[in-house]
Amino acid sequence: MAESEKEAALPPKEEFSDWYNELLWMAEIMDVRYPVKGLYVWYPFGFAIRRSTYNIIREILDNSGHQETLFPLLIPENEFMKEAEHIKGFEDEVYWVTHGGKDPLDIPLALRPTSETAIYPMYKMWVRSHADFPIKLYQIVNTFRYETKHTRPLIRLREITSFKEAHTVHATWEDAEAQVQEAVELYTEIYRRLAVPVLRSRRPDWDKFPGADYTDAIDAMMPDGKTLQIGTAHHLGDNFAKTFDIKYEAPDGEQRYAYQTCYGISERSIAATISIHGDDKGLVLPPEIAPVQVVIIPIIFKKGAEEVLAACRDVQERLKEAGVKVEIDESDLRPGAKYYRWEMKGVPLRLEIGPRDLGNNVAIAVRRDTGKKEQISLPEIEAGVLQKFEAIQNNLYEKARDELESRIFDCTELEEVKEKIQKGVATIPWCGKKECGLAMEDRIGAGILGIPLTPRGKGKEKCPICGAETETRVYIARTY
Ligand SMILES: Nc1ncnc2c1ncn2[C@@H]1O[C@H](COS(=O)(=O)NC(=O)[C@@H](N)CS)[C@@H](O)[C@H]1O
Ligand SMILES: [Zn+2]
Repeated sequence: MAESEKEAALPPKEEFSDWYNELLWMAEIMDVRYPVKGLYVWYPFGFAIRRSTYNIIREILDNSGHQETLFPLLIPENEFMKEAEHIKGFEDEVYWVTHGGKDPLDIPLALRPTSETAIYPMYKMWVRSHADFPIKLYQIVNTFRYETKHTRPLIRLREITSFKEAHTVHATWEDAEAQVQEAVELYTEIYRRLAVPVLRSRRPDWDKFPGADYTDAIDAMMPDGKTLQIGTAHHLGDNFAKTFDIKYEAPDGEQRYAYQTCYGISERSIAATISIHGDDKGLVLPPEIAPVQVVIIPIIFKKGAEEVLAACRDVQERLKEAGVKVEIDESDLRPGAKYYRWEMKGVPLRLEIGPRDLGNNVAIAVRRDTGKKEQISLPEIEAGVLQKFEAIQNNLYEKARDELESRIFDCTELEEVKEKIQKGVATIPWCGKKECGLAMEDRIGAGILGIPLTPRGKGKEKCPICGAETETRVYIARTY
């Protein structure tokens, strides 16, 4: 992509929607010009961010007893149509393959919108005894959903290109409940590594996953005050086990239906990371997922050019040795134009090395998150750079966490909720009855996001609709 093509300037971040769309292009994350609505193309730079993000997801899942696998994309109609709730929830979203070449297929095949109905007929064949449990498998695949709402790259796709779905099987309802809790903790840890603080809540019953007993959700606060659902964990009870006849021999010799969970993350993880940390100059990437972690800018004058370049190359070699992804920008652009380009790409650390710095045996380190310039002595460049990465990671998380906390408003009146959700998420008492919840949503014009998993009740309060006493407060928010 030639620099000249990028004449357009990046809008300020407070024009979030335009900023987001321009940034995906200017930082070379995604090309949105693919000729099918809701399908987009990864640029290599964006794909490198996806790789490192999903390496973190794999590491955390693999280190907690999960195994990665791969199931087919196409699901025969008769299997897909088995679970009534699941069908109701997905029948408007499923793409169907009806022909092989010119031959009409005798059984239409669904493109998986999610893989319960691909996996569970196989689980039925695999599960025999309680000794088989827990089964904890996941796959990272593309899934297809005929989304009718406004599609957006990384946020609402028709082809979800990076759909990590885990599907687990257990002996009891309680074991599955514990697994949902583990999934929520693992997701919180994944997002901690992306320096993204999260809201964790139980979705209201009318908003749970089709076929689930309940859904726990992980939401991010986006810069425009709307929340983005960036992960969900579902307790499936024995609903699918009964539908797909997944039974096991219990220790007492009885045949019992199994209990299941499933939990998913998509490329919304990257949308949240880009949106929360970015600024008016472009991406600000947590070091662990930055495709380029350090860019070295040689400050060249006529005199001493060779020494400066030699020193830059030596620093590059040493940083590579230390496992750092590092580039030298030897292009003939002015330093200012170089800074612009690498700041747009969110490179966490810039090292400037000129003749004077060489004389002082230092490099000037410029942090992308704070813009602060600090000297690092050349003999300690590896340790100095890795230390800066840690400081950047912590600063990004703390800044985002403070921002999130500042956007949670405990309200007492519904009118106040309407006002506060323009800026973030509101909490309000709720008696838990569905009719009160739906009445609240009507009055406010926004949905109940969920009941916080860490209670935010303030003792005995009154439901704003029916006046019943309650100790529960719920999150209310505008959502993507
Ligand atoms: N159209 C979409 N585009 C991008 N991400 C999506 C889309 N639909 C859902 N997601 C993400 O995928 C996650 C899992 O999707 S889900 O429907 O909630 N859950 C499932 O499909 C379950 N089978 C768990 S894997 C959601 O939490 C959301 O973050
Ligand atoms: Zn009520």
